[in-house]
Amino acid sequence: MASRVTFIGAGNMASAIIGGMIDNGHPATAITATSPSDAFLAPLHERFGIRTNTDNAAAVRDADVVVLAVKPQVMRDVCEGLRDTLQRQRPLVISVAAGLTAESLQAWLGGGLPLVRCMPNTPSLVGAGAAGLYATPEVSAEQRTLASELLEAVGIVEWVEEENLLDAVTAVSGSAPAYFFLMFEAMEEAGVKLGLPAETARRLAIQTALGAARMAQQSDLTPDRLKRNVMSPGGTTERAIEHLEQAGLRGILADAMEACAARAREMAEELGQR
Ligand SMILES: NC(=O)C1=CN([C@@H]2O[C@H](COP(=O)(O)OP(=O)(O)OC[C@H]3O[C@@H](n4cnc5c(N)ncnc54)[C@H](OP(=O)(O)O)[C@@H]3O)[C@@H](O)[C@H]2O)C=CC1
Ligand SMILES: O=C(O)[C@@H]1CCC=N1
Repeated sequence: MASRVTFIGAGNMASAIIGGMIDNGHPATAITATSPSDAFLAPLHERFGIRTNTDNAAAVRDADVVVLAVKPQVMRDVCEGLRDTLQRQRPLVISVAAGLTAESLQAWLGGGLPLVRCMPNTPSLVGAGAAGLYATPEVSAEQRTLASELLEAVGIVEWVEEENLLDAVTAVSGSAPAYFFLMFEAMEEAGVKLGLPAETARRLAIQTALGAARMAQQSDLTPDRLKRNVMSPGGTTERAIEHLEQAGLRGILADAMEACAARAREMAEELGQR
């Protein structure tokens, strides 16, 4: 029988994982999502056929897995509201919140629960997610497998054995879809400046990113080698790459990713156990 999975919070990230799970064959009736507003849940029920509930504690009562998918700022209240039911029920708890440490989450949940911290990303919606996972010592081998299976339904999974590495995962994949969307915007704008219709520039840029990602995934060659294969000596690509390197693209990315990971650490301090 499929695991019964309850999502606390039904926003961008929960919808992305739910959509991917359903596409992958997880029965909609084994998935529940909660939110404070019925008006918000009704379209989700219509779109996916899942069960919905505005009462968090009631929604976790029969769950094998509870996914905490609310904003970090409301996580403490949400956890404290679930504490008694989860302590009785003891399902596998998966938090997708950026920053919040297992120590804080356990403190708010009453301690000792099997807890996986997960940093997923929104491409989960199209089955192309990338998630980093970390398990607390309370998590059994079966529960690790369960967490892997759940997230593998919507993309790839990488386990990290040190919790603080999830901040690096946030920089490399959790937040990273936004970096690529920014690239698409910028490439479309530049394409328009070069005379293309916006729609044409957008379609070409997005398809090129998809093609490059597929090639990099399927090829034995390194990204550097694949890059060099596009760069004919004295040709057009060489000129573009020289420009990107001289303008400091690598440094800009490194700085942005460091800022991202630092913000995750800062959020853990700001919102953590008090
Ligand atoms: N978006 C992303 O790309 C990623 C997000 N994350 C993490 O996922 C989590 C959710 O982010 P995201 O989905 O973007 O945020 P959203 O704001 O889209 O979703 C949060 C949802 O939680 C609901 N909510 C608020 N309070 C409660 C409550 N007390 N009980 C139940 N539900 C509640 C909100 O409802 P309402 O709007 O009515 O308040 C909303 O539907 C965050 O912790 C974030 O760090 C992780 C990786 C990637
Ligand atoms: O921006 C955020 O805080 C969340 C976490 C990773 C992606 N979105």
